[in-house]
Amino acid sequence: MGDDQPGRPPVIELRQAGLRYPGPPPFTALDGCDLTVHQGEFVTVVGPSGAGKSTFLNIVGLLDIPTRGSYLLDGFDTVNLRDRDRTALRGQRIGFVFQSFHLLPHRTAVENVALALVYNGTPRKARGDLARQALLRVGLGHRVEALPTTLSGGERQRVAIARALVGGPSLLLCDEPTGNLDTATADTILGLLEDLNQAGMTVLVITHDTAVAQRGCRTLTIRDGKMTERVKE
Ligand SMILES: Nc1ncnc2c1ncn2[C@@H]1O[C@H](COP(=O)(O)OP(=O)(O)OP(=O)(O)O)[C@@H](O)[C@H]1O
Repeated sequence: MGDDQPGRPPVIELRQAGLRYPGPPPFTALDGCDLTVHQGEFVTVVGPSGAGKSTFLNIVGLLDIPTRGSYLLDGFDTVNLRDRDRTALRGQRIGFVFQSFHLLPHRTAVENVALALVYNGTPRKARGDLARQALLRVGLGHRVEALPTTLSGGERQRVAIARALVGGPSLLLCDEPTGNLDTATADTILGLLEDLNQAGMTVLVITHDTAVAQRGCRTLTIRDGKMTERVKE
């Protein structure tokens, strides 16, 4: 799926990737997944509960290793990496956005974002400025010193998106990014993800919400561990 974009380098390349949990009893949660996502694509992934979406996210996010097949991220073969190299690749190249924000409540917005730079070797002095720039990019330049408890749900998710972006990832991996937001706020967050995508970011959104899924340029469906794609007209 998705090999028709010459010129743009692939970010995600899954070849017959699968994951079988050992059990007991053993269970195949993802089976024979073939997928190429190129730089600058906006891809959504849907599927019913238990279909294998989290399993897929964990593999693409380098949180889990496929038990069969291969996974190249930015051309790097990830399956045979040592744990610490996989962790480093994840930190450098993937920005995660979750449904429930995962912000530290006693740290300001700028501190929450700057924390993402602690483990990737960014010098301490540079972290604050980079974090402010990331907050500016998501429209929160006026709330950099705010504590998460004083921010709305949409603003908290903007902080989380700034935190995901600040390290300059090649992939923004979003797990139900609007699941905790009302419809209007969800719409603005999706608009922000679209703006970032327009500016070149590769975005992958996992959702159970078909309205959210329609915002993607490509929508993949996972059902019973199998991935399919319906090509848009
Ligand atoms: N550690 C595990 N061992 C065995 N089976 C597992 C394990 N983790 C998940 N599964 C099973 O794999 C299947 C896919 O799970 P997964 O969490 O990927 O689904 P999902 O699509 O993310 O569901 P939801 O939308 O409810 O979060 C499910 O049937 C689940 O019960």
